[in-house]
Amino acid sequence: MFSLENVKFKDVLDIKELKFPADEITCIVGPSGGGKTTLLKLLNNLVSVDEGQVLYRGQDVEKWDPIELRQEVIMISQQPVTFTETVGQELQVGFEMTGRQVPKEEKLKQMMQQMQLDKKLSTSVDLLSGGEKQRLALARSLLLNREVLLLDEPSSALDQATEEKVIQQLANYGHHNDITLIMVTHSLNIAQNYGDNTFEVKEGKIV
Ligand SMILES: Nc1ncnc2c1ncn2[C@@H]1O[C@H](COP(=O)(O)OP(=O)(O)OP(=O)(O)O)[C@@H](O)[C@H]1O
Repeated sequence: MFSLENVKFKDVLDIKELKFPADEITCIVGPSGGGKTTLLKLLNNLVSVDEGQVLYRGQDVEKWDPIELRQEVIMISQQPVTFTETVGQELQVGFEMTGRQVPKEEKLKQMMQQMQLDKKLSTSVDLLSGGEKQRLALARSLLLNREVLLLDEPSSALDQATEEKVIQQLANYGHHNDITLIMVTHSLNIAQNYGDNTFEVKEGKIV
């Protein structure tokens, strides 16, 4: 799905060769400051390489139309932003922006349940905790059924039991819907249990 060739980015990343297979879960682990987030940003061209190439489906990400690229590849940051006032609006906003038909309320509620988010559609997003906002962002992205999700520590604000349930549901959903999931995680357990592939980024290199 993605491949990196001789990539250099400032003194942050130096990667000779790396491939992310389609429709699989790839976990990225490694110490703080090693370059994990920067690597995700390179994949959807939020930052550009100084040298080398990042290819998505065989074409340099810099040559993709940015809108088309982001229609296929979504990144969820560690502290996801919200765009609207209520949980329900938040789950619908991506459909409205792209002119797609909004799913029925039942589907929205089912996805919230899968992501362990026990809130009403009318709940104000300002009242959500950091962990609840993470789960809302996951639900919002999964509903949109994109090809690729880039997840930067999607469960960093969750307790261990909730984290396990959320990642399990996420992995099931990804596998059933042929979504390529690329996930930075602090948890070696999660990487071992759910990653089809795992690699470590340390001091800007794949080790
Ligand atoms: N645009 C940039 N220019 C220069 N340095 C940068 C840039 N972006 C990030 N860095 C630096 O690159 C290093 C790696 O940052 P990055 O956020 O990728 O690490 P990380 O592995 O995701 O860390 P954490 O686990 O703490 O989130 C940091 O030292 C950061 O300050």
